[in-house]
Amino acid sequence: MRGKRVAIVGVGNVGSSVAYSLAMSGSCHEVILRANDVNKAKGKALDLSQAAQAARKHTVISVAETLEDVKDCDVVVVTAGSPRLPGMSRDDLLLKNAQIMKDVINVIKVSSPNAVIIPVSNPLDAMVYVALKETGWDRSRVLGMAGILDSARMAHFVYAKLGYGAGQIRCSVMGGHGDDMVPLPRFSTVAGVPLTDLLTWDEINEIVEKTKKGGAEIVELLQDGSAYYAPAKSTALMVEAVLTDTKQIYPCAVMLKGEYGYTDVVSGVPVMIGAKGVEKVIEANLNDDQDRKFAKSVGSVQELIDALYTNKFYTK
Ligand SMILES: NC(=O)c1ccc[n+]([C@@H]2O[C@H](COP(=O)([O-])OP(=O)(O)OC[C@H]3O[C@@H](n4cnc5c(N)ncnc54)[C@H](O)[C@@H]3O)[C@@H](O)[C@H]2O)c1
Repeated sequence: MRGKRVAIVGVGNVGSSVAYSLAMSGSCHEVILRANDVNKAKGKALDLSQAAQAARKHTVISVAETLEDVKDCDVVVVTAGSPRLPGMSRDDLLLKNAQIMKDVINVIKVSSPNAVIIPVSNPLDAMVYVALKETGWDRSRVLGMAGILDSARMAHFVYAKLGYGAGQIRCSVMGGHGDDMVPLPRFSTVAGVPLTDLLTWDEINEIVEKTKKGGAEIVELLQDGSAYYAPAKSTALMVEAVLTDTKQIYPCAVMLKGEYGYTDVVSGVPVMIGAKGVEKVIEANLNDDQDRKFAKSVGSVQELIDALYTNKFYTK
C-alpha cells in the first residue's frame, strides 16, 4: 500500500500554507505542488521540504511540471485563481476563476481519477459547481472550503468580545461564502455553554456582522492580498479528515440534493467527512429566522450559478 498523496494546484499564499500545514502535521506521505511558475513551485518545495526535516516529519514535497503529472492523488486542493483585491467583490472574480477551475479540473479528472477535490478559489460556491460539472463525479467527491474558515472567524470574534474561552469556542456558520453567509449563534457554544447565555443579542449581532466582514477586514489591512493562514488551516483539516477517514462533521460547500429544500445549488452545510469525501449531509433544524437567512444566502449562490449561464460560460 502506498502512502497518501495530496496535490495542491496553485501555490500562492493559501496553497503554500496548506502545504506547510500538511507537512507540519505529517498527515500525508507526499504533497505535490503545481504552479504555472514551475521555478516558484520548486523554490517553495525546497523550503517546505527543509521545514519538514526541521520538524522531523516524513512528508515529501515534490513539484509537478505539468498538470498531467499530478498523478493518482488521494486529494487535490485547488487554490489557483485570482485573490480578491480591495474593492473587488467575489462576484467580479466569477468568470475569470471559473475558466481557471475548468481548465484545471479537466486535466485532474483524468490524471487523478479517484481523488477527492477540494476547491478553495473564489467565488467558492460557484467554483464547486464548476468543478462538479466538469468532472461529472458524484457530489461526495467535490467539497469546497469556506464554512470551517467562517466558523473560525466567528469564534475569533466571540473570543474578542468575551475575553476568555479561546480554543473552547465552537461556532457554526452555514450558507454561501459571501456577504449573505449565515452565522448561527443558536448553534454556537463556549465549552458547551450556549453563546446566548453568555452574551446579549446586541453583542451577538455585532459578532455576526463582524464575521460576515471578516475576510474584507483583512483585505483592507493587507492591501495587497487576502487572508491565508486561517483559510489554509481550514483546508488542511478537510484534507486530513479525508486521508484519515475521521468522520468529522465540518461545514463545507456541497451540492444540495433536496437537503434544506434545495436542489442543484451549492451551499455551505454541515457534512460528515471520511475517506470517500462527503459521506453524509447533516440537516440541522433551522428556525424560521435561520431558514429565511439561509434562503437568501442560497439565492445569492444561485445568482452566481445563473451568471455562468447568462454569460454563456455554460449553456442549458
Ligand atoms: N474559500 C475561501 O474561504 C478562501 C479563503 C481565502 C482565499 N480564497 C481564494 O483562494 C484563491 C487563492 O488565494 P491566494 O491568497 O493563495 O492567492 P494568490 O494570488 O497568492 O495565489 C493564487 C495562485 O494561483 C495561481 N494560478 C492562477 N492561475 C493558475 C493556473 N491556471 N494553474 C495554476 N496556478 C494558477 C497564481 O499564479 C497564484 O500563485 C483565491 O481565489 C482566493 O480568493 C478562498
